[in-house]
Amino acid sequence: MTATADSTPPTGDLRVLGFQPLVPPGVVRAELPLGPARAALVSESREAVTRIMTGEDDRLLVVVGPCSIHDPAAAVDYARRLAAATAPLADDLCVVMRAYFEKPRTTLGWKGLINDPHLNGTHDVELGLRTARRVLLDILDTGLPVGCEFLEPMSPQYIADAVSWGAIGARTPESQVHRQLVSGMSMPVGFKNSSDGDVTAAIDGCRAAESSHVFFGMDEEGRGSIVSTSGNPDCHVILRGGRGGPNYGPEHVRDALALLHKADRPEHLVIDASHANSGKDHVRQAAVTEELAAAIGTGERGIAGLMLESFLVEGRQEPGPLDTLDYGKSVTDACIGWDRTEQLLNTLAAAVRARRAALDTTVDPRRDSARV
Ligand SMILES: O=C[C@H](O)[C@H](O)COP(=O)(O)O
Ligand SMILES: C=C(OP(=O)(O)O)C(=O)O
Repeated sequence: MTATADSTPPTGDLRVLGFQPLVPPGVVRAELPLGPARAALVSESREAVTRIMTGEDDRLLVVVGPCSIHDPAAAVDYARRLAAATAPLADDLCVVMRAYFEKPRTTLGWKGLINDPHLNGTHDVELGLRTARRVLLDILDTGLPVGCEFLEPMSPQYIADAVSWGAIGARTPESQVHRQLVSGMSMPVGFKNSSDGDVTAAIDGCRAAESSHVFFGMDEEGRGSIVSTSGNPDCHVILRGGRGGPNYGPEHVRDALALLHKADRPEHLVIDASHANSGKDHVRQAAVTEELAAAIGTGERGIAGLMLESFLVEGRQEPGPLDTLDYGKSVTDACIGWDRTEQLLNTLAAAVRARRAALDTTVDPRRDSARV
């Protein structure tokens, strides 16, 4: 509680239990430098994602990996397998490993590795920030770019230079704080439709983030700052279903593309095969991925990217201290296991090849008029 110099009763911070100074972002970045080779990978992959989302590159963006990272060793083990399995598919797929360190919760639950790296309520946030950054560097060393959800407005200062693709989750596309944050982000960012299924919230998010903003933030020395941004032109929409059900079907894609057209935005979007598109059922998620592969294979150009939740072992388990957990299994949403993931990645690569063949022989006036 804030003390007052005179007899004024305290009225501020009545429910704040404590403040702990946070290590400045510049210190953590200097301890764990990105370095030129990783920086080149980050820059090239950001450009590749941007080209895919504007339709200049006809590959499919695939953001694939665990729902959340809780065990650095298992995450890097997964990354090595993913890098080896997808290197031969690079002409068809642009693979970004999903490495989520911050979890937005519907009500309560473990908030991710940055917030509580020991998964036991001790909230060693500085360890969490350093561990997350270390994991990002280790994944980049496998040759894979990385995608994260950005949730806390200050955390990107510690890790975002190592991130090639960002997401704003379904609970925050309407949040001014997150739209402002994205306006200063250096990578392409997807806004999810809101948890009630509203796609307009995501399109509005993209439009707001494209603009310049002035807002509260922190500089690299950890000082509270007024941040000015130039705006992020590389924003897109992610369909993840909503409370009314899934929104990955042909009619949903058509409607979302029409909204993008109306908003004068590129008619390309990402579809999350998990969350409300699969009812968080990993078996269903694989079936959704196959349905989407079929749509892509018949020539659907609007689907530019897919998100999959996948880990070494299928399913999920309740979070807890690392030594009590099964290795390589999600502690948040259920994930597709490794073998099935590998099959699905091959299916998606084949779908991209089939789309190229289909588009060579068919004319889609709607798409042709939309493309430059
Ligand atoms: O992706 C993970 C979850 O879907 C998200 O964090 C919400 O989870 P919850 O509904 O279990 O809180
Ligand atoms: C929380 C997530 O998804 P959504 O925002 O779609 O619920 C997620 O991808 O981890």
